[in-house]
Amino acid sequence: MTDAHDDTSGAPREYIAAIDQGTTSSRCIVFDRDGRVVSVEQKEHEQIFPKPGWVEHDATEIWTNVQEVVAGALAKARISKEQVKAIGITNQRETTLLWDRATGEPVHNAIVWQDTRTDALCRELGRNVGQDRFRRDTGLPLASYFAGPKIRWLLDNVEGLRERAERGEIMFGTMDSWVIWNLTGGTEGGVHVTDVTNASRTLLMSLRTLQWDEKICNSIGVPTALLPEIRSSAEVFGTARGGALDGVPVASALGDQQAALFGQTCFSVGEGKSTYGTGTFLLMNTGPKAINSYAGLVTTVGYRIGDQDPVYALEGSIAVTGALVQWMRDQMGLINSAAEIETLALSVDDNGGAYFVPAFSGLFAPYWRSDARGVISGLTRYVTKAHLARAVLEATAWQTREIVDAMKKDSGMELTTLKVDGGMTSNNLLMQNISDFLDVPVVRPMVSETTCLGAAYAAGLAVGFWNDVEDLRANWRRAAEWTPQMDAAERDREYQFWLKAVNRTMGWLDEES
Ligand SMILES: Nc1ncnc2c1ncn2[C@@H]1O[C@H](COP(=O)(O)OP(=O)(O)O)[C@@H](O)[C@H]1O
Ligand SMILES: O=P(O)(O)OC[C@H](O)CO
Repeated sequence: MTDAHDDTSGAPREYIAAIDQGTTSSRCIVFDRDGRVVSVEQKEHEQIFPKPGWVEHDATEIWTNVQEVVAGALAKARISKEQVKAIGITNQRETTLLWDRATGEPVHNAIVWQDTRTDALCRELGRNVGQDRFRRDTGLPLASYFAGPKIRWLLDNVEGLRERAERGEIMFGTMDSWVIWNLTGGTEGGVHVTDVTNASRTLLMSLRTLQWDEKICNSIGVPTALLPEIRSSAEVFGTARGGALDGVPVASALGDQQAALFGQTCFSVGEGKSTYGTGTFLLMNTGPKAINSYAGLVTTVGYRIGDQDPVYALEGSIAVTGALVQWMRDQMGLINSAAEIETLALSVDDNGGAYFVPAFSGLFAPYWRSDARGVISGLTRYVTKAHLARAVLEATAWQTREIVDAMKKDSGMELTTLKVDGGMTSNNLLMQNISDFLDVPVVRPMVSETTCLGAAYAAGLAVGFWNDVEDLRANWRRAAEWTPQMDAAERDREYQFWLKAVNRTMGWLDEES
């Protein structure tokens, strides 16, 4: 079936397949031993908005899409399943699904990470249990972003579900668990597992023991019978049963942002990356030490390879970056394509005095304010849509600056270069803005599909396809670099205006609203 043979021995070449179950789409990418993309297949799924602030996905549609993209990627690569040495999984994090153990049917749509329906529940938990307790033990602020409160909401709102859960009839999973369980046989013996990176986004796992914290589970109201076994990010969980990859070991799982950290080969303390997609997530490797954040970041597990020590990371999560460009296109109709934002912004020299803070679902790091809502500040009649386009791009760059400042406060480490990836990195003006506002060089690698690459790397390490992380480092190659060009006084002046605009978003919603 294949025409892909090793040049020297004539043996069929070997590959790793990675599945990225993301917020807007599922994709499968086949990689070769040099970490090069051999084929890609991708399929979008429906975004379901039942009420303002609510976002859901149909997990059955997602599983169908995953099977299709896997078959499609293999067909495009013109390789057989025997040539695929392992499957790696990466996924949108925090998105929460409960399904019936016996039938495999989801009991409700998955509740997506962006969904804010658990705001009130989080406030109540904060009053009853205390914010500090969650931050100290799980590394996370108590916010609707994370999975634990979403599970509680489902148990409280789907009739009879709590009783079924307590009888052990229900399974919880983030999308890694759902994909792995289905891939490995589903109701016919599928394995119910998650990895430490995904578990570290639930508000239910102790960062110290890397196991479910029973007391915290009780305080949120989540029975532990629901929960998957927590495993490392790189080990063989089981073997695919049926489908295009029947018989291939499933050998990694990482949340997508941790996978990008891995794919960008940020293996040393102080190395970090920022992924610019719907939202933006900047992670910095802090080594075997979990650093508590006092500056509004999240402490999370970066990765764990087999039984090696875990590697922790500090994360700055920004909810709305590329989503603001989508909003300018879809809701405002000011541009026809995402790429057009750059052309429009380049038609003027500056923002004309306008600052746009896209607090559409409150503000995530470093503020964690669910009462904030978006503002455009500094408007005069002078401002045109081109100035707004500038303000839209600058919003992403200033939000990155705030995260980098918080990283410095928490870790005492200075970022010397920022590695970037994700859909927005094709925007040169934005990349220049980021370099200017941070005053550090910004670099983008040749393989921009770092999320899938990270999952492939972890799976490849687990099955001995690659020997160690040094093998992987050798694959990283720079494709583009932007260096700071901005005058320091101007940077400081602009930053003060940005911070003033951020201040104006706060307190828009009160308990009543
Ligand atoms: N040239 C561009 N300039 C600015 N934003 C862009 C550009 N191209 C894509 N985007 C934004 O990037 C996002 C898509 O990036 P991607 O990495 O695929 O996101 P995700 O993985 O979150 O779905 C969209 O929100 C889109 O608006
Ligand atoms: O699927 P993405 O790329 O939008 O990533 C979503 C993040 O994992 C949310 O925490």
